[in-house]
Amino acid sequence: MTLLDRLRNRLIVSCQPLADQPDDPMRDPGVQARIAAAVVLGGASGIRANGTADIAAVRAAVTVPLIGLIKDGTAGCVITPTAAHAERVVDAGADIVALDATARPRPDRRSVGDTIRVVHDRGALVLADVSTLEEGEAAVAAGADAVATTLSGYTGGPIPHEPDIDLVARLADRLPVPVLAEGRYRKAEQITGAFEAGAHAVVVGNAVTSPLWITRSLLAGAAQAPR
Ligand SMILES: CC(=O)N[C@H](C=O)[C@@H](O)[C@H](O)[C@H](O)COP(=O)(O)O
Repeated sequence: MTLLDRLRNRLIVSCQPLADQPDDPMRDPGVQARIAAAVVLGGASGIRANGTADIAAVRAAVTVPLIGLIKDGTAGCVITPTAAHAERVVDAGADIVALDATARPRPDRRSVGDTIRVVHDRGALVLADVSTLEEGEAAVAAGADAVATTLSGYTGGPIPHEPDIDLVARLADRLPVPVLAEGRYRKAEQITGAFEAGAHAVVVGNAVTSPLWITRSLLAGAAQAPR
């Protein structure tokens, strides 16, 4: 069974500290590795992790397929923005490199296709994080092994509350590679909706892994939140 076959109809958990919270106490490779081990016990079939230290720690803790990335910067092309970042992700132990495959310029000026070749030459697969159908089609033409809706809602304008299940459906309808649903999945019915739309796997992040995010969300939604 191939690595991507192992993820078919499965849940992947993105084990990352909150990006907008530099002092998140969960920002620790040992902590992220323990979260990864716990979610695998709970039934997750894959992990997504950010940064070489977290990727290496998670790799040592679990045997499930590992999607790795390096976030660098705060605006524009941030997720594994260059071929050099992609090489570091593979060397840290990831099976699959997630990288920004939007139409935005890459800081090393290398094309997505070039970067994908670098990853393949090092023996890993590529997950193209996109925000539109056109970007997904371009990423597959450039050699991506799978496509994820990760960046839908994050390329400008207000960030929506709901996941983009419509994009999952359109990508799954058009692309010959696995489509991963990712971004703002919080509830079981949204996960079911993504699978019904044709998702190969669904990635859930903060709703599982971040006490900080979960607490904030509960307080924001509570009618009588204590002050
Ligand atoms: C947009 C972006 O940079 N997304 C990142 C991708 O690696 C992560 O911050 C998210 O945790 C991940 O996509 C899961 O997301 P959610 O917490 O929405 O389930």
